[in-house]
Amino acid sequence: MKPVRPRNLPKKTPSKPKSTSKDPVQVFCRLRPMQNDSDQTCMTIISPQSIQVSPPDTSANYRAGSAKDVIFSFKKVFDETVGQKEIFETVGLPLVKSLLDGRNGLLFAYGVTGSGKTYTMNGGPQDGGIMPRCLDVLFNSIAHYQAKKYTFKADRMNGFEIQSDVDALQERQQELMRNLESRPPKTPRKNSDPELFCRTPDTTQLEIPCEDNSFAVFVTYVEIYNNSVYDLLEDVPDDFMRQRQAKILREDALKNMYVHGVTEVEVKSPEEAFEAFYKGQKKKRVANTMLNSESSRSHSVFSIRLVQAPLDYHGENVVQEKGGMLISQLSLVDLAGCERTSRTKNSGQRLREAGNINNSLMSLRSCLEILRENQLTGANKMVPYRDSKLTLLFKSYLDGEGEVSMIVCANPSAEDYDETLQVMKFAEMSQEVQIARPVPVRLDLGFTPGRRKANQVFRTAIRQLEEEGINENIPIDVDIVYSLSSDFPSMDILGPEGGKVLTELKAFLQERMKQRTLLGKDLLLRQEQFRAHLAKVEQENILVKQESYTLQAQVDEERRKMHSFTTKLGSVTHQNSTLQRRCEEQEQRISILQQEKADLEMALSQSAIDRQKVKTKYNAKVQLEKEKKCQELERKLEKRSQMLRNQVRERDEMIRRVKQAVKEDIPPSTTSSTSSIVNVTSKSDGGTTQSSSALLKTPSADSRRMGMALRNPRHRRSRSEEGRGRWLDHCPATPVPLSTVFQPNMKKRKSVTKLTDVKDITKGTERYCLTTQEQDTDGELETRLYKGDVVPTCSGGAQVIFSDVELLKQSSPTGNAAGPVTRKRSAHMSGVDVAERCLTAVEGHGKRPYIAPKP
Ligand SMILES: Nc1ncnc2c1ncn2[C@@H]1O[C@H](COP(=O)(O)OP(=O)(O)OP(=O)(O)O)[C@@H](O)[C@H]1O
Repeated sequence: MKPVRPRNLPKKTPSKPKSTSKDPVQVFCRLRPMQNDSDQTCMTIISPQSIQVSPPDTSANYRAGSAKDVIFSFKKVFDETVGQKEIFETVGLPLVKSLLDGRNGLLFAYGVTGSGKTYTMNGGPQDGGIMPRCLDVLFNSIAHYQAKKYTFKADRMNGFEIQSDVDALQERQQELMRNLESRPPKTPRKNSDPELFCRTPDTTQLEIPCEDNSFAVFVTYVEIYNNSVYDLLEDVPDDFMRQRQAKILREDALKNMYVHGVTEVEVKSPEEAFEAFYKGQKKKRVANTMLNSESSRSHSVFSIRLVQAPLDYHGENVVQEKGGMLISQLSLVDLAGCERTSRTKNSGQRLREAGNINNSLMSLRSCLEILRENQLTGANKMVPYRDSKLTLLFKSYLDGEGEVSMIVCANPSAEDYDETLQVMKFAEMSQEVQIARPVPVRLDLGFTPGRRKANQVFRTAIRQLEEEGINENIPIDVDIVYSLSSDFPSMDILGPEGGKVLTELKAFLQERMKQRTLLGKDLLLRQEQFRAHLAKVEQENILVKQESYTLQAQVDEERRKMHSFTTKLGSVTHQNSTLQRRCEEQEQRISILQQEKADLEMALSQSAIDRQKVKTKYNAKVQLEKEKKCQELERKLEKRSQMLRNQVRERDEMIRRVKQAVKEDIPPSTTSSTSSIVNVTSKSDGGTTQSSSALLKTPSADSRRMGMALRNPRHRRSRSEEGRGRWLDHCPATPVPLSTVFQPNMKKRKSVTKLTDVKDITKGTERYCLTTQEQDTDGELETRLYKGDVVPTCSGGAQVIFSDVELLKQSSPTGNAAGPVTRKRSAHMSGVDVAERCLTAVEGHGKRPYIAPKP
């Protein structure tokens, strides 16, 4: 029986079904290690999804006074210790899976110059970046399912044609010939890169979605330099490199943008793909700048296109129908780094390049911003894709459908802060742009699944039979067997036994009719079952859809909550770390203060010891000095007393001689006349003592002549001439007449002998004079005038502040002591008597004032 042919394939390329679901642009952030350990950092990872950027004091923001910490959230943040493999598994692997599933993907590395974009995309030989790992995983996965080379051929309009086996074989042979002619066998190719031979491949393998498809991989490599697109795989002799023709961008039938006329190389292994990549890499424009020794001066786009087409019903050859093809593309973009010319100090061509780089990046930013605005607000603003070649090339991803990811590379150094902040803002904003999720078109050609394996098993069996010497033409039939019965019997009626043929035919037909009825019933039954199943599935589908909507809403809600929690967590973690930092600072201060306190205490005890030492030393010195001074004073005292004794002796001698002379010269009647030695001492407030003495010889004749002068007020001593204020003259009851100039001048006065009434002193009295007369040690008369001001007291009394004392000493020229009267009077004129006399006047109440005893 002949196998059932599949139904006819569509002739035209099917129009893609429009996707309704959308996914946001996936943004990842990677920090590169700092160049020097001493460099100041401006970034802190605060959670696996968020990073905090803090302004250093050198930044423009800080100078403008608008500096503040900013937290950015991304799908994932990788710190500087994360290796290339982990980055690939998170960022690149999902894109390779999508590629195998027939979905387009775009990954671009974005960041400031020198932040590690090229490193992340390409990596080094031992530690490959995203691009080589994508190729490794892709080829690991399709290893057993690759179509023969040249089965698919680029049609230069972003599509592919399927060549017949013969054509493909011819091309392969031509290539072989070319290779044989152009180079001796077993030598490395001209463009081979030595790094290729020592690289460590990624061994990850993904499950492919359809084993009955055949795959072919094509790569292109272009750069966008100064807003022109150049093909890096184009065969141009080195001498003509400068005259390379810029390529134009076009839109294909499916509205995908492509580089018209770009060289698309079919590769059968990762190594072949790297050959092509390194060939292009050598042509890529890089330059040495202040910030990166190998700075990309262009945006480079390395695209991997995967073409898959179903195998025919034998599971052997690719179906020769264009409509069965599924083409998916992964574009890996290493953007040139944004840079500030003030930092790179570029000039001339480098400056022009930098300007173009920044312009194209600005266009990318504007496109994403407008897309986002359109999506959020429902506005219909025109997205300026045509402003730059970069955005025009990505138009099919951004405007159409695909899986778009971005890896933001950042150098945490504080020097990059201003640029990094802008990059981070843009990257965070990009996450809000939604891209339609692609729906791959898989045509159901009606072939039996698993035919590739069946074919392989069949071929193996044939080979084994051949090896065993059995050489039979065994047809392969892997279609569904659903026939009425075996083949018709022979219906040739060759003779009279034709009846037998008819009987056989009849039996066959009856059998066939029976089978048909059975099959009809079976069909009906199956139809019923299928309908019931369909209805059930439909119901389930509706339920599942409803559940899915509910779950989706819940997921959205949870996501929103999670986002707000993450943000809160970020800020709380930040606050926590700030507080911890403050705590540490305070603890440090405390320990410093404690240290200072201990130092001060030590210094204090040391100074106390020193002081004690000095004190002991000076005490000893003072003691010594004191003893010296005492001895000296004793010596002086001794000398002085000796001198005074001599003076007293001389005076006594003089008095004795005066007495003797008086006895000899003056008759006894005249001896009663007095000769007074008046010694007046006046003590002022300041305590200084002024004294004057005079020896007044008063012979009776002279005395008579000059006696009046003694009482003449004009000759009073000036110290006693104090006429101001009203005086209270407190004199003894029976004073010894003085008859000398020692007469105080008290114009307004009230004389009392005893103070009995307080009013005497409190009423109108301003000054007070106390007169005392007593005998001195030699028995001579001594008169004292104590003078002072009367000051009222708060209790209504008065106090006397003594300010002056006048002393009159009188001595008898005859050497006789004062008479018995004087002596007697003097006996009760002691200091105590004076105090008692003054008691009432001084305070006006019974409290005794303190009067120092007389020395
Ligand atoms: N994660 C990393 N680990 C180790 N080295 C890194 C890392 N990232 C970057 N580098 C090193 O930093 C230097 C600059 O990196 P790279 O050339 O990738 O920067 P770039 O962003 O591509 O710069 P430009 O935009 O100027 O091209 C390179 O020497 C690279 O090896």
